[in-house]
Amino acid sequence: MTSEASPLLLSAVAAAVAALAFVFYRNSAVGSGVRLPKTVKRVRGTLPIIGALVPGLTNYNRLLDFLLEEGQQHNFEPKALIIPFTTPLIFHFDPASVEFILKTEFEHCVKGDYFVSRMKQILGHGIFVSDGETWRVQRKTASHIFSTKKFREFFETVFASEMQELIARLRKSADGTTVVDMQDNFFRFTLDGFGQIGFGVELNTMQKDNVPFAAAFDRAQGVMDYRFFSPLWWLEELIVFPRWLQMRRDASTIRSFAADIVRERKAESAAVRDSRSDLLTLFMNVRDDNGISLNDEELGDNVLNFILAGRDTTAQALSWCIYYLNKEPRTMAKLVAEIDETLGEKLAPTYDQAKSMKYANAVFHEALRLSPSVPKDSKVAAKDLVFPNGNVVPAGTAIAWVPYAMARNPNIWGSNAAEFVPERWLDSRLPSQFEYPVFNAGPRVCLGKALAELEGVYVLVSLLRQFEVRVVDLASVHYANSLTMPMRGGLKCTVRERRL
Ligand code: HEM
Repeated sequence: MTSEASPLLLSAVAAAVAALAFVFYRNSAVGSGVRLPKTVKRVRGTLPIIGALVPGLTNYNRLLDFLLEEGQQHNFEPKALIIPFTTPLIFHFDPASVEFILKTEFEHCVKGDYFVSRMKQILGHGIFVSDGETWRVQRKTASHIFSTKKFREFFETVFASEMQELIARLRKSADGTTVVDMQDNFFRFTLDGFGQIGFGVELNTMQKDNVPFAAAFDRAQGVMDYRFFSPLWWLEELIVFPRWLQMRRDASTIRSFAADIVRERKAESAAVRDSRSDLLTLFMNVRDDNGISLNDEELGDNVLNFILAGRDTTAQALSWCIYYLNKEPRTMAKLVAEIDETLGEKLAPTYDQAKSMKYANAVFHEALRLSPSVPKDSKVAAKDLVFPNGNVVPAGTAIAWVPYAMARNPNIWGSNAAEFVPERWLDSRLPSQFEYPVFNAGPRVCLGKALAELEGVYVLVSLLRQFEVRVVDLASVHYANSLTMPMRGGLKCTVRERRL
């Protein structure tokens, strides 16, 4: 070979490799593992080799609206998001696909290593990350705490005393001009409340300025969410070293918080321990077939999974309720009228009143519909699946559904789908679990749904009975990307005591 020929030959080889790569990855992205059939529509801007890297990453901060727009483009048909070196995701927006994933093919749509690898640093092998027998045992164990008798007890003790704390905290700033972060206040309420319900501990975050656990938990959830979209996330985290370091520090803060709860419980005398009947006690009493109980780390996993379930979702739902009620003053006036009429002279509802207040319950569900606490969710196909719309989805593909976009799908909710209309919940026909998968659906439907409804309505009603809550700048409210749906930068409000 002459030295003059080399550049030509190299160019020819490079061109041939590029052409082959183009042909091979025409409908896919390099390193995405599974090859999806051409019939599954791709998000706009998908290219050979790099797939949807550009639209995926440039829209990451507005991911939910990006997915909504993709859904709207073809009457809410599924769309694939294929990013190099990560599991391809197909997003679904219709009830039939949701039913197929969460019920019909429940055994073949799993969390698998897809979830474990991205979340075990924080959530270990707890209920949100497990499948099969491990999941079944955890669900059965925890289910004992979600009974009507227990709820009445929580309502009269935990919620009532936590509400007093919240009111006392708000009174300090109730001049109508001081700005308070209502999302932060709701987070404190649900964390303290769940600390007592779940683990019998008084966390008292309502009385503290900073809550390092909460800050670390919020950041860690953002990182775990990003891991589902980033190409080679583990490599990226090593390269972006400060992020990796921060996540390590946060993981340590979070895991120590859970370990302390477990350690303190184990240090109690047997008599005190036996008198308890909370979630931690239930998990401490579990034995496997060989009579072995959960170790401290596994107990810590459970603590953290249940804090994620019990704290974030309900606090975010309450924050979005306040946002939408401010956006639609007509609905605020209607709710306050129902509250005043039902409560009479009293300041808080009874258990039966909270359950029977139709408009308050409708407001809670309507806010959750438009801003679902889990706005997108996914599983992995454990085998090749044929979806109701005929799409063949190969094993290993991540299959997602998007409650945020489904709420805006007029095929489900009619022409006013995108508007905040609590009245739609007063109709006799309520949506199915699959049309409104805000609490998940099928065998893994949310265990805490009834508790969350009760807590949400109780807080909303008790709060608006005593305070006028005004959002300072509605236009600046936006969701942050996370596993759940927090507001970026919180919910800045002013509060003023009502004259009763
Ligand atoms: C507005 C409030 C709430 C919403 C919107 C909500 C929504 C959800 C969703 C979407 C899931 C499925 C998550 C997944 O596996 O990917 C779920 C699961 C779960 N939720 Fe809730 N949740 C709420 C409140 C609560 C509360 C207060 C608890 C009480 C601790 C709770 C306990 C659970 C548990 C234990 C699971 C796991 C169920 C399983 O995998 O079998 N949730 N929830």
